Amino acid sequence: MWRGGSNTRTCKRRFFSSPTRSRHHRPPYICRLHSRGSQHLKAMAEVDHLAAERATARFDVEEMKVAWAGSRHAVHVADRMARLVASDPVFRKDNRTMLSRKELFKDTLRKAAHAWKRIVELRLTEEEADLLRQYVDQPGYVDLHWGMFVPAIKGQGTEEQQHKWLPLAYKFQIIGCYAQTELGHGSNVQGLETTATFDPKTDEFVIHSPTLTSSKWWPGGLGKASTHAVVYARLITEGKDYGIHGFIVQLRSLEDHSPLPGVTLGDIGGKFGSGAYNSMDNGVLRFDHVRIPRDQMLMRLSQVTREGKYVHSNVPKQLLYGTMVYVRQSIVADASKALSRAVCIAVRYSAVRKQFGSQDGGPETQVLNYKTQQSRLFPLLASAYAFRFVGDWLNWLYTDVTQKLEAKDFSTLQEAHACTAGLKAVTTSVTADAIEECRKLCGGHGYLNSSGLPELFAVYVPACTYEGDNVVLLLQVARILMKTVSQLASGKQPVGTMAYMGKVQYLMQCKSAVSSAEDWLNPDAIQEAFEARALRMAVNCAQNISQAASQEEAAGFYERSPDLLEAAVAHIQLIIVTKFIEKVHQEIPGHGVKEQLQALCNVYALYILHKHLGDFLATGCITPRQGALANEQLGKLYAQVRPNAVALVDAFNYTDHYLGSVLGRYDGDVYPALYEEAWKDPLNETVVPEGYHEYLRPLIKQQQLKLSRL
Ligand SMILES: CC/C=C\C/C=C\C/C=C\C/C=C\C=C\C(=O)SCCNC(=O)CCNC(=O)[C@H](O)C(C)(C)COP(=O)(O)OP(=O)(O)OC[C@H]1O[C@@H](n2cnc3c(N)ncnc32)[C@H](O)[C@@H]1OP(=O)(O)O
Ligand SMILES: Cc1cc2nc3c(=O)[nH]c(=O)nc-3n(C[C@H](O)[C@H](O)[C@H](O)COP(=O)(O)OP(=O)(O)OC[C@H]3O[C@@H](n4cnc5c(N)ncnc54)[C@H](O)[C@@H]3O)c2cc1C
Repeated sequence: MWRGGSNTRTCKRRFFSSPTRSRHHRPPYICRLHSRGSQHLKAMAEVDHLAAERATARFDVEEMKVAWAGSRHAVHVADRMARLVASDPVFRKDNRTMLSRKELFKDTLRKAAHAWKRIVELRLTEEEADLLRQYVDQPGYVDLHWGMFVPAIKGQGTEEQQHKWLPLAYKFQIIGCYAQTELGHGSNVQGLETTATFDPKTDEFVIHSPTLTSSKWWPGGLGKASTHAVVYARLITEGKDYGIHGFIVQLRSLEDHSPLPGVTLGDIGGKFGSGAYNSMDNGVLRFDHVRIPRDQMLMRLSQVTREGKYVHSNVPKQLLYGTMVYVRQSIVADASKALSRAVCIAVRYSAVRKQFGSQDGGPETQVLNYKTQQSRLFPLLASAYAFRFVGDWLNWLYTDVTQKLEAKDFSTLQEAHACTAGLKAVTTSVTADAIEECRKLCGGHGYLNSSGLPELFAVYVPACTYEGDNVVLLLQVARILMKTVSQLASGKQPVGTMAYMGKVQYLMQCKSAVSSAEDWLNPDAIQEAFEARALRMAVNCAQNISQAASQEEAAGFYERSPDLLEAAVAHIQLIIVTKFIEKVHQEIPGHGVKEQLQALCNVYALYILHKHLGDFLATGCITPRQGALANEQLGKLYAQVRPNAVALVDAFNYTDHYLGSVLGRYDGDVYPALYEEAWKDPLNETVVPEGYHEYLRPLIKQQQLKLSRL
């Protein structure tokens, strides 16, 4: 009804003849159309365009919300915080892509201050405050303050240091960031160049940036907001370099925010996408012999005495990387949030959008009914659930390992490193690609900022790089896999997520018993195929490395690193599948909830099998016929998911504010919203554009003159 040709033609005529006007003085036809839009919006506000979709769901959506959130309490708190944010005009975000960088940054400061005010006024708990910040949904210095600065002090500071610094950070009397990466080195932490040289005469460290490449570069919150940083630098005492250690360094005055003497700092410049991560002040920092007291070295893991003697506690030195491990596990949980947002938008819009299918003027086909749309979208829906559950498990593992470390049991450190690094890498890569796929699934409208997808992509995609480049992290997993394979011969039993490798005799020669499409619904069949594939890929790599006898092991690893990456991915996909299967085995209340999760688990596993069929066939784990049967079963599962798809994304329980997408609206009333949104663009503030008189009119007149001379 909004595609009426005659109105559009009228619009065009009057546009060309109208002088420049402000939006408040729109020509009558625009006002007419616009107010019709508003009336329409009002009239339709109570119409649920997706009601028919919701009616076909075969499960209890409220109970699925509980399964997704983890508990009834979690649903309730999240709901309250989401609504609190959505109803507060300060947290408005629909205009963000139209703000200049300066306006956007100021808006971020305003939102962060307002969020803090509400947290204090309402006496919110830590859980509530975290959720409130999540729903504000604008990257800013507070993410690094709470997400890295505070955890670094907690993890690497002594009791005394925590006692001194944490209360200041908790009350925002200081604002902190995490300054590790440098212009010349990010992935290679041991290659950092900043120095912290102990001066026994004054009992101070001298922090210095000896080269341009030693400039700190990237830390979020550093550019404009932070007063302090945990700075990673090479500790030098008694003339010896003891490698990288953390130091608390004040950067700016607490009176007027000016940089302290010897400190040069600023923002590193605009980043990918409009709005997006540009709300964050990623910064550059240089030190010119800046002095800090000795007790500002984070001394939980190692100390420097008053005399300058270096003392390392009897703990693994990798504990220095603890903050990164903590953040990597939280990034996995975040991947499911970002992915579920994109999928929610694409599923709802695909149910609203209709194309083709009618030869006689009857209703067209919902694009969600196209099998190709389903085969692109439903695996992403399943992945969102898979990442959610593996994220919960990883959080449990992290907590468990932390408790063991407290008790000086370091046996699970390697497991924590492999799982956090590998899961961070796989879930962020998949999520970034999936957001882009969701944009394409929404056709042309997905490319509009108002779809929410371009900004979501731009904000999310650096997750493949920060907290460890994904390739670098997967190579860490591969190294641990190779170590585990090499220990198998000596009879050492692998543990945790590597335990399956202990079944090496069986897994190296087993043949899948699948003989029908339905056989692929058996979790044991899936588990065995995934275990055999992962183990055989790892063993093949290990054999190839050792067969290159003329080479050092490190050189063999380097040569084989592309294959090693694939072996690491196979191992991590096995973990995700295993944790999903385990989740579905648990008691899950609610009508139909378990059945839906079972279907999604099978979709996830069989989709991965189909996508990586080459691996499964090349390692001889399954036959081509069994691969074809898996694909046949996948098609049947998509048909099972189809009537539940909208309800499955409703279970994420996202408000329209948090989704930030006209295409993903809960009520599905997409077209009036798209239409309305277009008029808000600053380019529509005047009907005749700025620049018309300088550039367009002379051009047109010149051409007219030329034509008239012919
Ligand atoms: C903001 C937070 C809030 C919420 C999160 C949500 C969203 C995030 C939002 C925004 C992002 C904002 C901030 C981003 C911040 C950053 O990016 S901070 C900088 C992050 N930098 C990196 O991740 C660097 C990556 N590099 C490394 O980690 C290391 O250099 C390395 C690649 C692991 C190599 O280490 P190393 O040089 O020491 O050498 P190796 O020989 O490879 O390893 C030696 C042994 O140590 C073991 N190891 C390595 N790492 C760990 C670890 N983390 N834990 C335990 N063990 C580890 C490794 O396995 C070797 O063991 P061995 O073989 O037995 O000897
Ligand atoms: C948005 C954003 C926020 C950030 N926030 C912070 C922060 O708050 N604090 C902070 O300290 N840092 C921060 N960083 C920095 C971030 O941690 C690093 O950029 C990241 O660790 C990657 O390091 P790099 O930039 O040195 O990449 P490089 O290592 O230079 O990567 C370049 C390429 O080389 C490849 N490569 C590198 N090493 C190897 C290898 N051994 N084998 C094979 N391939 C390799 C990589 O795969 C990649 O393709 C942030 C970065 C971004 C983008």
